[in-house]
Amino acid sequence: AMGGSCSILGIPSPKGPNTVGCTDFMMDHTAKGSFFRLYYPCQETDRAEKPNWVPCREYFNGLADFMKIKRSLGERIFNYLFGSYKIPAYTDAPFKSSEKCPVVIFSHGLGAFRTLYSAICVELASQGFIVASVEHRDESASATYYYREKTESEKAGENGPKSSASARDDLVQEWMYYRALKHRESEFPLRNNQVKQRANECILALDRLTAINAGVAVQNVLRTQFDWTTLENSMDLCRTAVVGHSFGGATVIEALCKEVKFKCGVALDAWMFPLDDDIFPHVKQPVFFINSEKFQWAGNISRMRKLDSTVIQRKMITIRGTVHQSFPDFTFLTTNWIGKLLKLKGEIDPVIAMDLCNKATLAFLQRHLGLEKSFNQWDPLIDGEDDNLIQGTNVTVLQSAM
Ligand SMILES: CCN(CC)CCN(C[C@]12C[C@](c3ccc(C(F)(F)F)cc3)(C1)C2)C(=O)Cn1c(SCc2ccc(F)cc2)nc(=O)c2c1C=CC2
Repeated sequence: AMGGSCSILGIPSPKGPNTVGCTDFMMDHTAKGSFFRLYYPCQETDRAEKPNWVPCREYFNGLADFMKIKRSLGERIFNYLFGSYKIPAYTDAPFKSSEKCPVVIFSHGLGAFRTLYSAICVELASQGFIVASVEHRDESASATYYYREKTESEKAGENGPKSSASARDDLVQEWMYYRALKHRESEFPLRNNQVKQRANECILALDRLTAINAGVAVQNVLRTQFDWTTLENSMDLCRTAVVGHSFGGATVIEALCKEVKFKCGVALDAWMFPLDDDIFPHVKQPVFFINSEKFQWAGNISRMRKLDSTVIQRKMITIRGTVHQSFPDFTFLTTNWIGKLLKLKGEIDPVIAMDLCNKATLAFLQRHLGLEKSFNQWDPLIDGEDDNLIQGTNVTVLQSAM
């Protein structure tokens, strides 16, 4: 639409043939457990609700912490700006797929959380994937929650903290907020430990899905109306990939290195800083780097180049006119001038940018998961063959930095 002033704000509806359901899973209840939002192909439904984009106000508090603004102010601003948006999927809708679904584990960026990349996750689910968007407990998320058992006195005392209605009544909800780097704290050790924990959490989520697929009785700590037994034998766990944005892109590389069940990875505007140099030779799977035009710099690109290989497919494209925030959902949720001011939008129409990113991702996943779909129609995008794409990078990487 011209000027975008008449474009309706909101997360774009998925383009694939499947209606998308979405539900939450946590097991076990501790901070060491697995917590993810599941997006999946579902039965046509008109009864189910669409979930709020931001599940509860503690996430706005965490976002305020991340943005270094006062919580009282941040919560009001974010609630005003984003409080009414819905995810284009149906809460707890019954799972339905005529064939086994390939699986994607998604890892969010620094200061984000499990629901902020729904344009990507919902699109993949509408194309037949089961997507688990993990919520990391490494203190890199704006906010996340888990539970602890009630103490005897809490059980006894009526005035103890009421356990939230969303979980077992012997549990009390605990919130973990974004941990900013302390003054004079060296960043690498923190980020390196976090990226290892993040990779383990992606692997744990895959393990949980493996158990669910095998029909092992799993206790979801969260009280949802979703019947997890309907997912028995629904997943093709030989066709599993890991996808992530920024810090989540580094998590993709770390997870591929640790878990060969991940057959390939797609790193969206990866931030390579947290990774050890010595892991690059140990990554044996294909990797696809999809970069924004504005975020990347020579040092970051040269670390991606360390993964270049003649025998294993490593691809890189850059989407013209995009910024770092062109990948999370924010890019759809502000008018042009706020979006450009806050660097949430680039020059390119966010819908076009996301469409290119999703199609290139689907083509790469078909190629390396051996899918029998028609995503290969978008193979040219993998090699940057589009007016809005650059093959490789726009960043000048000095030969010496290679
Ligand atoms: C000042 C804070 N300072 C913290 C270190 C830098 C903050 N920052 C730039 C920001 C995120 C920005 C943002 C968000 C959200 C609104 C809103 F208004 F729309 F809510 C506005 C403005 C502020 C653009 C980044 O960290 C960029 N970034 C990100 S942003 C991922 C994210 C986070 C929160 C979201 F809601 C959505 C997406 N993920 C990464 O993995 C990495 C980096 C950098 C290196 C590794």
